[in-house]
Amino acid sequence: MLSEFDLIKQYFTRSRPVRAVLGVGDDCALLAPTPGMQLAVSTDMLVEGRHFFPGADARLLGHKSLAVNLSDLAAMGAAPTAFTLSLALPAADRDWLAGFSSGLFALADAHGCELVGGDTTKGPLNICITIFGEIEPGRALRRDAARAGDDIWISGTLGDARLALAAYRDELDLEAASLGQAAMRMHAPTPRVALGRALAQDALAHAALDISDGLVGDLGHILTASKVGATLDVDALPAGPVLARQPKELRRRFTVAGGDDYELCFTAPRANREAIVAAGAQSGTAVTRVGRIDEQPGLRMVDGHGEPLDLGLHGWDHFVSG
Ligand SMILES: Nc1ncnc2c1ncn2[C@@H]1O[C@H](COP(=O)(O)OP(=O)(O)O)[C@@H](O)[C@H]1O
Ligand SMILES: Cc1ncc(C[n+]2csc(CCOP(=O)(O)OP(=O)(O)O)c2C)c(N)n1
Ligand SMILES: [Mg+2]
Repeated sequence: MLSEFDLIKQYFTRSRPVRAVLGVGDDCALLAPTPGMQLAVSTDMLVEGRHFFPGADARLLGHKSLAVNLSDLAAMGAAPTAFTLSLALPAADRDWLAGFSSGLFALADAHGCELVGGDTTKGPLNICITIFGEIEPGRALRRDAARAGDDIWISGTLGDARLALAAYRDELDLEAASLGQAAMRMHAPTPRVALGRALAQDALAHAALDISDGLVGDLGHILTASKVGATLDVDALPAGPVLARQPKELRRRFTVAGGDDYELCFTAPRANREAIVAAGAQSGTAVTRVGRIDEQPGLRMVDGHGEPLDLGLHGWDHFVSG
């Protein structure tokens, strides 16, 4: 029988913290921020049945729980430093804990981000991570900083995670190989940390966020916060490789209003186009220009010929559409 404290010791305590002054095991962790840097803090919770299906692979869940939090740091341009993990578990299952912790630590190590504490309790499966990062003062990519005339950019591709969800929900048919490929976008998103850092450090972008609820909803947050509008070229949106093989109507719907994409949407002055393409190449992340910020409020969607499109789509909302 695995006790609460054995579980923490065996699966979530590693030798000595490297970045933290004091890590797992005391009432608080102690962190020593780099002098002159600002602290970036974000938290996201994953709930069984809402963010993942019951029986989801533990290793992938470990990866995704941290990935969605790293994605928020990426969206701000911050460098990850540490995180806490709060877990409600229905049982102390060794196989599940080994899988979950290995997925979690593989991604944590890839980003030099250290687990410094948390909380563990019995209950319906629920995973909450709070992440800490650092950013140069004045360099954070805030939602309220878009300016009329900016280009709108998207990292990577959109829509494959939503396509997988649709297949799981029997909203459409996907052959097994395609579902397998699309599902990896849903289960194992790649946080765009290096791109976010480059955009912030070199002051290439004005505003940014990560797309978790679908582009239309998330871009809307930038427009509201920045008091601007936008024109979005729907047919320029980069569809995921599986979605790209689907009919146009579905491609449009799932790139505009997908969900679980964890790509960056950012706005930047025209003058930075070349530097942004170079930053994308440097960080191994595709970047695509998909529209522009306007003075006129509201989001206008157009097709590849500039003709208006009324798709009637909206973002994910836990209490309205979700
Ligand atoms: N219960 C809460 N109390 C305080 N702030 C919250 C709460 N829930 C969400 N927020 C804040 O509201 C904003 C929007 O949240 P959310 O849509 O979850 O952002 P994100 O997509 O970046 O995770 C964020 O600044 C977040 O910190
Ligand atoms: C079982 C299951 N149902 C639905 C989804 C799709 N889904 C769940 S939450 C969500 C939006 C993102 O979650 P949220 O809690 O809003 O993340 P945040 O914006 O706070 O980062 C999406 C697309 C999923 N991944 N798994
Ligand atoms: Mg959130």
